[in-house]
Amino acid sequence: MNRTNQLKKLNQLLNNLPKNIFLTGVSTDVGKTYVMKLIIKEFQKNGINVAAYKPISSGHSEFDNKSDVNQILSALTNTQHYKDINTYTFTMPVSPHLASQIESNPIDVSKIDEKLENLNNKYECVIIEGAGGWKVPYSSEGFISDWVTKNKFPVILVVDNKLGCINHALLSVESIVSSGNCLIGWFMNHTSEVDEIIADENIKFLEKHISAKFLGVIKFNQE
Ligand SMILES: Nc1ncnc2c1ncn2[C@@H]1O[C@H](COP(=O)(O)OP(=O)(O)OP(=O)(O)O)[C@@H](O)[C@H]1O
Ligand SMILES: C[C@H](N)[C@H](N)CCCCCC(=O)O
Ligand SMILES: [Mg+2]
Repeated sequence: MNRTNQLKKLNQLLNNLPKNIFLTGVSTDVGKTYVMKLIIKEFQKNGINVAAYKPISSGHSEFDNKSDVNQILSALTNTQHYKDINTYTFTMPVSPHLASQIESNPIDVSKIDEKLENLNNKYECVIIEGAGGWKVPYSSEGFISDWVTKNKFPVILVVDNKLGCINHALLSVESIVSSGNCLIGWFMNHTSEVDEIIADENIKFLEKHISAKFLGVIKFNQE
């Protein structure tokens, strides 16, 4: 892939930095946490007092180094601890609504809001990672996307460059935008080595069909 890293495009945000940025993906395992770490590092390099928030995490315990929260902590230079970054941790690797049910720990959105408010009082910008894709439930009726819409958080979408990504990306964009959310832009991430011709065509096609800004390519194993 001969496209250069365009993470620097994020710098355009710095003049008009949102208080919160919600990072979503076209599905689970598409590299939201991976990309989030790169964004955090870029913001820190630019002197932004940035915090992270992963309100709902499923699939890891607090003591697992591979958990999203511990991964994110490893990129941060601030003084955040696990419990500042996370409100609900479920060990079951399933949808939050189910994990919460199985582990008898119902999700109370006001607790999520409370922690975010603390972060907003202390930091210039909070990058929030969702769980899975855009429309993931945290209870039998509540969706994380509705929480984002209610709070008017600007959104960044991560797409994993693989077969199926065109459909997943366009459906995600349609849903994000049609519920009135501001889509700042999207990244094309590479969770594996892929055929360059196909990968480039996916990017070209999506650039043409997504009106939000293309924020850049994240290569496989990009540091
Ligand atoms: N650009 C990349 N290069 C190498 N590995 C990557 C890249 N992006 C993601 N990965 C790997 O792919 C896996 C899934 O990525 P990640 O955990 O960031 O996904 P996610 O979208 O945050 O998933 P979840 O929905 O569980 O939060 C991880 O093992 C991660 O290290
Ligand atoms: C366990 C996984 N890695 C994520 N934390 C949760 C993904 C939820 C996906 C729900 C769904 O869309 O079916
Ligand atoms: Mg993640």
